[in-house]
Amino acid sequence: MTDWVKIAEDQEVPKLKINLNADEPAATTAASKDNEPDVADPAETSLLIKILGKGLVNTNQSLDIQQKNPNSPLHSVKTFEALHLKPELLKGIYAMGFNTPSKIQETALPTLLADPPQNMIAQSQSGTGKTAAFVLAMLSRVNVALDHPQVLCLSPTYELAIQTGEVAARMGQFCPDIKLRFAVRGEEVDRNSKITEHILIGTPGKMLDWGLKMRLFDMKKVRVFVLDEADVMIATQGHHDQCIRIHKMLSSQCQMLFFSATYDKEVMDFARLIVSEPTIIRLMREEESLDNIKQYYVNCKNEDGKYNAIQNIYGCISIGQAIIFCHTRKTAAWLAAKMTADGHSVAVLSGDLTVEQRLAVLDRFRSGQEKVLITTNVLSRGIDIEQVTIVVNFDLPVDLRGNADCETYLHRIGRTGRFGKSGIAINLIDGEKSMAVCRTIEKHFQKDITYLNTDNADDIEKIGN
Ligand SMILES: Nc1ncnc2c1ncn2[C@@H]1O[C@H](COP(=O)(O)OP(=O)(O)OP(=O)(O)O)[C@@H](O)[C@H]1O
Repeated sequence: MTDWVKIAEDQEVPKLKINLNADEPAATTAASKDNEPDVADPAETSLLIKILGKGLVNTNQSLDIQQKNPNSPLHSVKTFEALHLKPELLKGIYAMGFNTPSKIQETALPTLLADPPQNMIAQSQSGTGKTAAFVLAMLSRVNVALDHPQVLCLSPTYELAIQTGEVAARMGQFCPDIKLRFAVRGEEVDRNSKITEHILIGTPGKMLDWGLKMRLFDMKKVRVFVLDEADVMIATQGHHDQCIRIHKMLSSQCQMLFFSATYDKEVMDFARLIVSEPTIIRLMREEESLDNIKQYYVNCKNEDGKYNAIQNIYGCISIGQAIIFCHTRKTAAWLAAKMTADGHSVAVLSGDLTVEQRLAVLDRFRSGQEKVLITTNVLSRGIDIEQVTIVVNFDLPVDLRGNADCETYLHRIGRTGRFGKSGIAINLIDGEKSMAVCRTIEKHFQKDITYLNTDNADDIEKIGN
């Protein structure tokens, strides 16, 4: 086996900067950052997107498949029957309402279930059926005659682990002999006992405690190792180290399965280093574009000027629902208070809210109970709110150095083909710096951002047409 541990330990992953403690409730990390740029915690975003996603996302995007192992089965399956699953598992799948495999499933499952086992690194956007695919592989590999953990599945947070466990429990509902256990905070085991469950789903800290520190099971006997949300796991300092330590304990025969909605280049490079001879499957994400978006900028003196611009726009045209992006929580709260006092129904979504609170805010906004959603970069990628027609950048998106953040701009304003309705984007500018950012964005996308005079009602009315 490659000495990947050494390579991994020597390797510096540039993105190792998020310090997330999986065994702490997410909300406790978000205190008093009102004046700083509000940024999304990737694990929380994953959870939010997962819970928000209702049903399978069908995509026509192309697949990129690379195989290092010439023995890998390259064929795909169009039915679950063709996978020759245990009848109980097939029954579980149908009971969940799945009739045919999704695109990632039809491509990945033959490899996931192949004998001898094949390693895999898979990428496919949220909601395309990844969890169902690897859970099916996990359940299929269990030998119920053996009473020790055979499958480990790691998630970045407690909540994500629970979500995966729930899918496993539903899919395995007709396999009563398969035993599953959560390795997460709050779960305690007697030091002198042994873990007998077949599948362990949990966070890296607890898994290490049980497997390495307390030696409650033999890591060498694990046959399948799943890293869910692999991008978050690899790019998060604490998790990265813990995953490496777990990985180090596994046998070279253990099947390695990495799943994620996105992989940065460094993360993918790292994944390829530690997973030997992987089949790599990437379902390209549907690209967002600015094609149907009319973009404007408004010159303002300061924050009050920006507020007046918004007021003028609301005074002239009727706006269904709008999202307004601010840089900090403080600005978001200030703006929300002002708009509320002026009679608007406003919701605020920022990083100080727990995932549950964010879900509640989004649910209310989606159902039209509030007409304005004021938010920060916490709401960025992966969350489509179809009915929004106007997006206002109260503050333009910038990176830590204050340079234009074109990618975030695209995620805020852009629409995918599926939601390709037309939209309006308004950028509020206050000074040379933000004008320069605006020009950089315009140049980057080669799409005009037109001047809008919000003191002129005729000008404003034009944007509504
Ligand atoms: N073959 C299928 N047929 C119908 N529905 C499916 C199928 N596979 C998965 N689903 C459903 O589609 C939704 C998304 O699936 P899943 O959670 O597996 O996607 P995912 O790619 O893992 O998403 P995320 O990246 O958010 O974890 C779930 O509600 C799931 O029950």
